[in-house]
Amino acid sequence: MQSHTALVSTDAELHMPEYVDRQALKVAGELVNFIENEALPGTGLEADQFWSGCAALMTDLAPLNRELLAERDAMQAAIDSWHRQERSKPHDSTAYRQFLESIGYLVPEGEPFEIDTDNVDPEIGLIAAPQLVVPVMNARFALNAANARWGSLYDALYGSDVIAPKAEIKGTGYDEARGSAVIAWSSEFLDSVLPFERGLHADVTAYAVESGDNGHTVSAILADETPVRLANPDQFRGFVADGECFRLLFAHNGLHFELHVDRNHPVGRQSPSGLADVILEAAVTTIQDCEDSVAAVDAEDKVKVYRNWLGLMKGDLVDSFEKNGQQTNRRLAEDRTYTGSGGDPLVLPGRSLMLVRNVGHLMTTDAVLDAAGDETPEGMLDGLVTVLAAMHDLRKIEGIRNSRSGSVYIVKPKMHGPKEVAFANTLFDRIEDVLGLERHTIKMGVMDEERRTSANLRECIRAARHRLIFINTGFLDRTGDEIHTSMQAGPVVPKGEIKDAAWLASYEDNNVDQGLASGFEGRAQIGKGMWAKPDRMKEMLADKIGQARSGANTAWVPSPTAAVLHATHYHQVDVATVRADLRQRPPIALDTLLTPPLLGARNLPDETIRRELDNNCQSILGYVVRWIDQGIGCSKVPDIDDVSLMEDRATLRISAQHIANWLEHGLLSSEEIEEAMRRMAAVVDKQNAGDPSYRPMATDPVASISFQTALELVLEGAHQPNGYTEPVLHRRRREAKAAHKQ
Ligand SMILES: CC(=O)SCCNC(=O)CCNC(=O)[C@H](O)C(C)(C)COP(=O)(O)OP(=O)(O)OC[C@H]1O[C@@H](n2cnc3c(N)ncnc32)[C@H](O)[C@@H]1OP(=O)(O)O
Ligand SMILES: O=CC(=O)O
Ligand SMILES: [Mg+2]
Repeated sequence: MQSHTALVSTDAELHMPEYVDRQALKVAGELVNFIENEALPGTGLEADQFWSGCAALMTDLAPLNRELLAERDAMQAAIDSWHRQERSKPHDSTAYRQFLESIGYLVPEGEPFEIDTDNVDPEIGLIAAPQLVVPVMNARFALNAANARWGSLYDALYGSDVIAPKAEIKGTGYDEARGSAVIAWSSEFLDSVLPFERGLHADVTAYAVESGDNGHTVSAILADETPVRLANPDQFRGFVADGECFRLLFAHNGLHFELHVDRNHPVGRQSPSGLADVILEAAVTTIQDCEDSVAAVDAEDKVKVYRNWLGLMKGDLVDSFEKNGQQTNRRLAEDRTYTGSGGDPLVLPGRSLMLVRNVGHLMTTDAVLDAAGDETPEGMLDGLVTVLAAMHDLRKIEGIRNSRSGSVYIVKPKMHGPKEVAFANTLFDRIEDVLGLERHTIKMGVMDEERRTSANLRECIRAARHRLIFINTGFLDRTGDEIHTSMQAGPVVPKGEIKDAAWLASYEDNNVDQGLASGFEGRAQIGKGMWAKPDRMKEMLADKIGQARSGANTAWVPSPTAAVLHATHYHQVDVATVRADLRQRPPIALDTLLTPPLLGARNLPDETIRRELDNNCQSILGYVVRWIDQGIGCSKVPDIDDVSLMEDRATLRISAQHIANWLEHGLLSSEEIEEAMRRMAAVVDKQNAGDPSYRPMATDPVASISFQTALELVLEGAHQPNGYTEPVLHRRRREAKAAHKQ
């Protein structure tokens, strides 16, 4: 068997940036250029002021960052040895809890409190709606996401599998039968969110705006030629008239939507009422992601990430590309203006409110070296630069603005427990000081995605209570951490069963309960996780409504289409009403949250083990090969049943940890793993055969950096810090960049 470490480059072979001295720091030239020529001008800050603040920040806080990481390792080592000792005995939840308390993994809960975050935009505090996530490194997608605040319900239904599989679309033009089904679906939806006093939207032959002394009202004519009014006339908020075409604006459950009436439009022409489209307010918030959906491993990459975010914050980001044979320039959408129903002009935001996800506390970057020549914490640099970029937005009073409440929204991922949240809070204080911003301008969204955070969620919330704007169950990372934390406790159940295990339900419920108990109403989001099957929209419509019913006022979607469809759930469910009932339920049992999803005495058939291995290998290779060779951080990868799944670094963590766990407990051998990887490499090569920039793995796996990365992630998985994939991915991507440049 070939060693999986066959390819290791030394740093000397890798690309090293040209450094420039700035205060006590050495900063990569491309970052200096970006900061001094693009980001700083217009903020009122001088370069010296910025770099000396940056240097002080690194000197004061980097050691604390390192201490926190050392604490993670020490706790994991203690947990590993506890499990090794206890493995042969039945699980004793009381003894386990006491042990976790004794090592400081579980901390005591303090007095009741509520968050007091101020200056929160209504998109976060008041509106229950989908949250779109997008890799900010991809300008085309990032702009699309920012503009996904409004989306066509007709397009989302027609272009997805909700009505019928996409393969069934007839011909290359407009499939009328499918179109009719879309219209029927939408009419029923309108009947539920915009009812008339009598009659149905399907029976409308004309919509009309009537103007009077007190403003405007809307009415409709039914097929029997009788006029009808809305059951609730207040739902009508405004309109735009342009000759024969007009757009009518309504609101329901805090969300707006428009009816587009246009008898000249190919769809409107076929409809008795002339209704050509229904436009929903959809991705009300968007996370522009610098973390798990991007592959940014050096100064060059970091600058790409920061530049796109800066463009979004300045409002001038443009991307030009060819689509369907046509050159397109994509830029941020303007706000939407209407004549309000009361007669005054009405302006609604044209774009999603943007948050930016920084990286966590783990990685360091060579974009900035400290006085000793050591790399600095990447999360600290992300904080400083992304907030600097957002200052352009804070200074605006008109035009394309993001936060109208004067806040910058940072999502902080992968934090373990209250001390790490407190550290992020201190970092944000210090960034505010460096940049001259008022205290708590920077808001914090905490990903509830590591076990130590879930188990101490109330204290994590307390640690950021003056700036907290969300807690979101990142169940994908959380699953990876669940496997890694209990790596030595025994083999875990097959991947598909982990989500049905007891810990997950109590984790999800606890997130809602703690948010409600901490006074999130009006100030912060209680968020739920990603829909990871981007092409399975019918299934999403049936399933994801559960997240709104669970009391969450937002949940993640992978695409603008998914945002539009998920928005219908917040019309169907009034989250505020749901929450009133939830407040009565008893708290979750911490012991359940802490129960790992182990196989126990159960034996799995060989076929189950083989299939599970093949499936994991296929997902890992399918994702890793694009990450390593092409720098793509989020991909759609088919699983073994040919279902396309969204894969990012969090799903990679799960698959890698899953195999590592079975290897650790003898369900698999390293030979079997390598053999499966080789077979699956051929499958993945075939899946990518149409991509001219693809580098096949199967012909020479030893020479394929991607293949070796996949193997390393798995074979060394049990020893990676908290099971994270970043250290291996970053090292190997840098190696591939250097190799492919030659
Ligand atoms: C555990 C976690 O951390 S989850 C968070 C990380 N995950 C994410 O951020 C998911 C982001 N989603 C994506 O990157 C993509 O949707 C993928 C990779 C899943 C699928 O991408 P593709 O295969 O290219 O999608 P597909 O071909 O179906 O659609 C592409 C179109 O949809 C748009 N699109 C797809 N996803 C997004 C998105 N998240 N935001 C904005 N636009 C998007 C693209 O702009 C493109 O439209 P365009 O041609 O007009 O520009
Ligand atoms: O970041 C999200 C997750 O599920 O992990
Ligand atoms: Mg995550």
